[in-house]
Amino acid sequence: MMKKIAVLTSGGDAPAMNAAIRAITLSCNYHQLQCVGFYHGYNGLIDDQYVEMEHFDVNPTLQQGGTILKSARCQAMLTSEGVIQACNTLRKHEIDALIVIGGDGSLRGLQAIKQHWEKQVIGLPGTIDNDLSGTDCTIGFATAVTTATHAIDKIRDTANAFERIFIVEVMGRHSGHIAFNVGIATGAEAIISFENFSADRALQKVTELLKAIDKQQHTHGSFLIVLAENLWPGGAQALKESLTEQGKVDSAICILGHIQRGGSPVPEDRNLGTELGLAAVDAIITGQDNVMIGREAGKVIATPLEQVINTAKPVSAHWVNAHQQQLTHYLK
Ligand SMILES: Nc1ncnc2c1ncn2[C@@H]1O[C@H](COP(=O)(O)OP(=O)(O)OP(=O)(O)O)[C@@H](O)[C@H]1O
Ligand SMILES: O=P(O)(O)OC[C@H]1O[C@](O)(CO)[C@@H](O)[C@@H]1O
Repeated sequence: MMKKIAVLTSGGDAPAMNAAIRAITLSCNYHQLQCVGFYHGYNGLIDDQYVEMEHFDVNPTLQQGGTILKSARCQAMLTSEGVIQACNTLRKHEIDALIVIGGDGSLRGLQAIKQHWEKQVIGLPGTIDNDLSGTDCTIGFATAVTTATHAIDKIRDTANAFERIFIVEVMGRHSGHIAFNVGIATGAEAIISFENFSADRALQKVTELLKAIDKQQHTHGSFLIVLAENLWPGGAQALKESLTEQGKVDSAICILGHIQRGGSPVPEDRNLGTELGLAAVDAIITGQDNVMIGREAGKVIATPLEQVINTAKPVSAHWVNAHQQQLTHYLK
């Protein structure tokens, strides 16, 4: 009998989730597998919100941000009743394999399903945060970095014109991949992220910043601080106030927020989403189970979900140093 594959997107939406959905749909069609989608992350499994993917014209979705299956966070999945309900829906529709595209939380959800459901589960890394091991880049990360870089380039123009100090807060939840990649790409004078900051050193950091700002203002005008979200005690506003109180230095704040999640995916993300979507269907056909499909050093690889979830992917020390060196050279 024809295999029936289900797909859903969960957690923060990420540009090119659609590319992965499209590849999965087209590959199922090619291999004569039935493909269905569940809406709104795990809520769709719990509430049985279901669609036959053949009803979608997936082709035009390649260049669209967001996700045609919608995404959400789902509290009910954190209870065993919720997980069992989700599994009952999979049984009701006689699903043979489930593909979940999302971040680490979503993959934890998939693992929870695996404990109560005997069929195949495959994860795909879909999050702007790039905080998943088992892949060099997650689907959506390159677009978020591009979007934030373009936004900060614009901030730089006005900052230069007014010789202003800007604090720009970027997303990343609890990881600094966006902060470092965007900060280095825009030549930010300071990057403050999880990898080079701890709350008990906040005062010291303010002193360092004031010294650097002082030097910088003798050369040319602007000074950009890229700040990772969820990091500075009291957030960007508290940092701004400390700079004023301790150095009489005025600064402007820009929180880039959700614009980093939207927009048309860059080609790199479209191609990653497509490659991993195709590989997910191949993995099902070849009998793989309980793995996440990612790409490392140009090769598609499968890593056990357990390992992905329990292995951190910090920003490399080399990359953190690159910023430090750039700064030291600049401020000499
Ligand atoms: N331990 C868990 N057990 C079962 N389900 C979980 C678990 N953790 C998370 N989930 C499910 O996955 C959903 C998404 O998780 P989360 O909000 O952490 O986002 P994510 O997938 O990590 O993506 P992103 O970080 O990009 O937003 C949760 O709302 C919940 O439904
Ligand atoms: O859109 P929400 O639910 O506020 O979530 C925001 C979080 O989601 C992400 O955009 C993706 O994980 C994080 O960078 C951010 O911390």
